[in-house]
Amino acid sequence: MMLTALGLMSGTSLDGVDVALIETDGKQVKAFGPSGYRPYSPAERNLLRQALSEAVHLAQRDARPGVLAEAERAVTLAHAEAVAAFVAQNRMKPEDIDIVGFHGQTVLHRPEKRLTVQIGDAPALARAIHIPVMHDFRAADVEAGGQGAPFVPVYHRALAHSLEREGPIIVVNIGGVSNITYIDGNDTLIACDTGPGNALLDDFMYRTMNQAFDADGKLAALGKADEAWIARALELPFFVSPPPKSLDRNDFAALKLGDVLPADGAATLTAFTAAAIARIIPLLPRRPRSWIVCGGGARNRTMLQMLRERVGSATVEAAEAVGWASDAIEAQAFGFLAARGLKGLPLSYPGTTGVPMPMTGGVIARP
Ligand SMILES: Nc1ncnc2c1ncn2[C@@H]1O[C@H](COP(=O)(O)OP(=O)(O)OP(=O)(O)O)[C@@H](O)[C@H]1O
Ligand SMILES: CC(=O)N[C@H]1[C@@H]2OC[C@@H](O2)[C@@H](O)[C@@H]1O[C@H](C)C(=O)O
Repeated sequence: MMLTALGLMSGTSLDGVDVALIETDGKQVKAFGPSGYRPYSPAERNLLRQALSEAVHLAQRDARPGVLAEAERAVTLAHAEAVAAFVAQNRMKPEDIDIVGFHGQTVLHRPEKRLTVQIGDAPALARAIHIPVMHDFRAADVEAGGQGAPFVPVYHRALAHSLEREGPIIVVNIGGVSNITYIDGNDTLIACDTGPGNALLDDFMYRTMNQAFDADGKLAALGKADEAWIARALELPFFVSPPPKSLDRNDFAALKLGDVLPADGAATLTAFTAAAIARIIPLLPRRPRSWIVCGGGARNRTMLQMLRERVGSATVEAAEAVGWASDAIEAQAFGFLAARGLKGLPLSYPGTTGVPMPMTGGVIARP
């Protein structure tokens, strides 16, 4: 049965809520619908930054001490507004949508402690938008001993199915954190986080330039990357470990650049992201031939160029170039995952999160 699924994603970049509609049976994507975006205001972003720093002390996934309760209300409200605006703009009615896939906002990810925390009140959202909401996608995986991330690989596989590119194909998402999906034929699906995405660079841009990000990679293009710093950073055990593996947004926050010019700092952090992504190559069964880059980092030309320089003769294309809507992919993925969850299909696999067996997931909240 085909479902109309609306996916909602609030990623680690803390930039806003992505919304995207797809028609799917949970196995294939029959059609892409419209997408939308509801940015967080500067005040909401600050609240989320504060929530992330307070969340490091959490021991239970449903506890909301301190600022976390207020942050959760803000996240829920922003999502309700995002859906209301989307439905109105596209002249839809709530009944036109079968299921909403609501990721929430990750504030802490500690799979080794079987703990991953996404804030966002799904029952309240379902009541506000009058549509069933599937949420808590990562919990069952982490409880079963999986990494709890990444979860988009099943969707990347569905997208790559109709792509005529030489394999192995690797889909890279450069969001706040970067993650890859490695697809070789129908049987091999391997995935993991690779290291920083834009988060370190965004935090640096915010501190030194009072800007949210390095638009198009312009500042980094003017600087010189500190290759020795990058080589040292890549010696951290995370980069040497084979997949599956996953990260918390702030896992690399302790890496300090020292006193550098803004352009050199931006160049170093951009090159670090690219080098960390390419560091996955020797940890894969075969060398990828085709790289497809999605997420906000696909818009950073310097980042794409730095990745090209590190992947040998393989091709590197932005998702848009192969006809995918780069900014909507993660939101589409959570619509797809909601449809799969409804049908009891696996969301994660031993090769994607290290969970002992293929695992379905998601919890439903009805209006
Ligand atoms: N034009 C641009 N030039 C350079 N960088 C950009 C541009 N547009 C977006 N970005 C970067 O992309 C980031 C947002 O990416 P995206 O929306 O994929 O992240 P996310 O979904 O929050 O993260 P994650 O995938 O980790 O959950 C911004 O914070 C910024 O760093
Ligand atoms: C715990 C968590 O929210 N992780 C995010 C984060 O952002 C990118 C990367 O780290 C990825 O592992 C994941 O998001 C995507 C949507 C995923 O699960 O595939």
